[in-house]
Formats: sequence, structure tokens, C-alpha cells
Amino acid sequence: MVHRNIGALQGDGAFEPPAPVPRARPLGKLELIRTALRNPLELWGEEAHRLPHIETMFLTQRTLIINDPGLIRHVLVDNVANYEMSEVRRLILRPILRDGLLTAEGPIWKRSRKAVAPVFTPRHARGFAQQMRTVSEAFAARYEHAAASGGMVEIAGDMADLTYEILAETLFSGEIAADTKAFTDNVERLLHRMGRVDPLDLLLAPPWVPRLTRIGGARLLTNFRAIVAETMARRRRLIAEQPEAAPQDFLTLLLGLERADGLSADEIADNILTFIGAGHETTARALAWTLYLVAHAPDWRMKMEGEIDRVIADGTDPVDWLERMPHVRAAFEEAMRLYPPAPSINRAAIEEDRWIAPSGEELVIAKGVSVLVMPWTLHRHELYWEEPRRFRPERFMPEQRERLHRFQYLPFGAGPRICIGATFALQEAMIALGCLMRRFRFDVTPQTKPWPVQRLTTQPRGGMPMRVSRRLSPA
Ligand code: HEM
Repeated sequence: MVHRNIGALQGDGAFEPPAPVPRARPLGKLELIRTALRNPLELWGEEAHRLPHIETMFLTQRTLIINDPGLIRHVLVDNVANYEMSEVRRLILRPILRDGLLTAEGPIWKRSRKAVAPVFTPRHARGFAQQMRTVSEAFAARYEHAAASGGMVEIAGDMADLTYEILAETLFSGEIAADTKAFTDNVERLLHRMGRVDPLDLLLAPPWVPRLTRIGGARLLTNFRAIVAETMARRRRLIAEQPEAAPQDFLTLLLGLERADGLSADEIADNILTFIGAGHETTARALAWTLYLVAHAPDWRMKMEGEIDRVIADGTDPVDWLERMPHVRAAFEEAMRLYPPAPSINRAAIEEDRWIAPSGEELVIAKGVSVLVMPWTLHRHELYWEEPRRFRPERFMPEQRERLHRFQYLPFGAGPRICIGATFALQEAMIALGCLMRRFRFDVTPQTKPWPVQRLTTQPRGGMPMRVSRRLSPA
């Protein structure tokens, strides 16, 4: 039985949104497995939210949860060479994403990251701003009908559609060698089927032992790869025959890297699936939680609306919305604090390691220990946050944000493997929120009862049904 805080308005009006209450006692073995499969967010005890680090046994695996920002910096940056991808991630994600950036390791990761980095520069992200706005405006138009009658919309699913449509546009400019709907269904089913934790993963069974939960996934993967290969072949022909006609999207940029010291054709396909897998649901979850949280903070929402109205009325280019909308950005960042889209960043120690705390205490990290950097506990930690469970977006306004330790807030991770899509995601979120909140207001109803559950991302179980009403006509 998990204790639930189902979300409540506190005396001074700050909202404490729904989340499992940290456990006072550790779980027995069977309950631990059940909870890990049902919702890992319900595993963590009260100590994980109060101590700088704790060591625990997870089934047969020694596990160290690290919260101290200095220790996190040690693992993710200073001694990063001593930490590799966790076995569970290797078992779950690697069969799908292969040598895409998220799951590549060693020299292949190094070469790929170097090759792909220029594709994700702020300059390229800015180049996508107009496409992001066009897709978001077209998407918002679909709410007009429901908004006219104050109808209900399903925000969680809708935000996943919106971010998928933005990615499909910025990846391929709509030039996919298949029916778009069939392709989208294929991707959805693939990520859903293959990205699930199977009981055998928790027991660290070798990859060749078949996972019943993933049957059918291999066929979907083959389909996906065939479509991507044909899409790449068509684009290569276009670039060769009419280079000026080729859209400046991810696909053209990635094909420009196809060479020995860049990426192979297979690696380009792996990265296309990786960008979809890593970049669509993460942003979508953060957008849905933001709309939910600000619906409980009407004053803050009005500040956001005022900001959005001014920026759009001024004719500000969408590339500058991120900078010009600090209240919108603060709400989005606070939503990622409370509901980090990537709630756990898992590593394993290759060799024994030592870390000296500022107090002089020495921590020995044994070889093979699983090291968890968990934005979920770190962002709700009693040592590092005032009123950690409440929605207080003002902590991310520029003057207060400067006071945060770089390693106490890690929605995008840190160090060499920091999210390569962070700038893209932030810009996309500002543009999506700007286009939606300019036209509509989203409110909770008694049906809106999201419960945070960790799948690959922090999702709202029960979805996010919200009432939509019209604010302003389209700009
Ligand atoms: C709000 C949205 C997002 C969040 C919260 C997020 C979070 C993260 C985190 C925490 C990591 C680090 C994982 C680790 O160190 O083990 C990561 C890595 C990564 N992300 Fe994101 N991400 C987001 C959006 C995106 C987007 C839009 C893309 C691409 C279009 C993307 C592509 C990647 C890739 C390729 C990696 C692997 C980088 C590497 O290992 O070199 N992400 N992301």
C-alpha cells in the first residue's frame, strides 16, 4: 500500500501536487519487485529525500542513491570515466536504439557525440523555431471546437501528439517514405512495446532470454528501419540532384555527417529513432504537467498569459520567446523539478572510487555498485529545497535561479552525456505553451486526477483530462 498525497491547496495558496509519500520503512522482496514493475516512483523511502546519499540492496544489486550535488558532480563530471551505462538501461533500450547516442558507449559514443553536436547548436535550434510555431498553431486550431463549448480535452495524449508532430516536421519536413499515420503508429507501438521493464530485466537475465512483454517488437523495428532507410535514400537522391531543394531539417543535417569519421548509415537510422524516443515523450510530459500545475496557480498563470500576449502582440520572433517569457520558462522548469521527465539517471561503477565530502567524510563506492542520480528524489530533497513538495515557480525566476547549485537541479542530466536536445526542448516548450495559452485556458475538473508513474518518463496515470475555454482569437 502506498501512501498518497493526492494534491491539495495549502494555507497560503501554494499547491502541493500529487506524489507518493516517501516510505517510512523498506519494502519486502516481493513487494519491491511488484512496486518496481508497477511504479518505481513509489519505491523511495523518506531517507532518500533527507540524506546526501544512501546505500541499499535492490534485489541482489548493491545500489547507491546519490543526492549531494558535489557527489553528483564527482560521478557525472569529475570522474565520469569510471561510470558506465547501467545494465538495466543496456537491457531495455539498447536492443531498440542500438548505437544511437543515448545507448552508445565508449569510442562509438565519443565519435557520434562529436559528429552530432553541430546539429544541436543553438543556431540550428533557432532555425527550427518557425516550424515549431507553425505546427503548434495548427495543433491549437484543433481545440477551437472544444473550447467554444468549454469541452474536455485529454492533455497528456494531445501533448504527445504535438511534440511528435514537431519532431516529425523538424526531422523529415513531412517527407517520410510511408503513410504518416502508419509510421506514427509503428513508432508508438515500438516504443511502448520495447521500452517496457520486463521482470527478467530486473533479474538481469542476459539479453538472449526472450522477454514475453516484448514479443512482436522485433517486427516493428524491422518495419521502422525499412521506412527510415527508404526515406534516407530519397533524401540522398534529392541532395545529389537538387541540393537547393533539400529542406534544412535533421535528416539533411545528419546525412551531411555520413562519412568514416562521422556516422554510418545505420548509426543515422539509430539516431533518428533515438531522437524520437528521447525527445518526444519527455517534452510532452513536461508540457502536460505544466498546464496542470499552473491551473492550480491562477495568479502565476495570469502572469504567464500577460507575458505571452505582450510577446506575440509585439511580433517577437519565436526564436526569442525563451528569453522574453521568464514566467513561462519558470513554470516549465518548476514542472520539471516536481515531475522530472527523466526521473532517474543510472550508472554503474567500473572500478572502486572514493569521494571526500566537504565535511572530510570519505565515501567508498565499490566496483560494480549501481549508482543512481535521481532527479525525482533530488528535486524533492529536504536539504536542498525550501518547501520541496510545493509548486513555487518563482524559484526559477532569473534572480532566484542564480542561487541554485548547478547540480541540485538536473532535468537534462549533466556532464559529457547531458541531454543534447535541451535547447531544442526548451525552445519548443516555450513556443508550444505560447501558442496554446495565448488562445486557450486549461482548467482542472473533478475528473483530473493524474498520478505520477515512472515508465520511461514520469507520466500521469489516469491521463490529464482538462476543460478548455477560449481566451483570445488566434493572432
Ligand atoms: C524536456 C525534454 C527533455 C528532457 C527532460 C530530457 C532529459 C534527458 C536526460 C536526463 C538525459 C541524460 C541521460 C543520462 O545522462 O543518462 C538526456 C539525454 C539525451 N537526450 Fe534528452 N531530454 C529532453 C528532450 C530531448 C530532445 C528534444 C531530444 C532530441 C531531439 C533529446 C535527445 C537526447 C539524446 C540523444 C540524449 C543522449 C545524449 C548522450 O548520451 O550523449 N532529448 N535527455
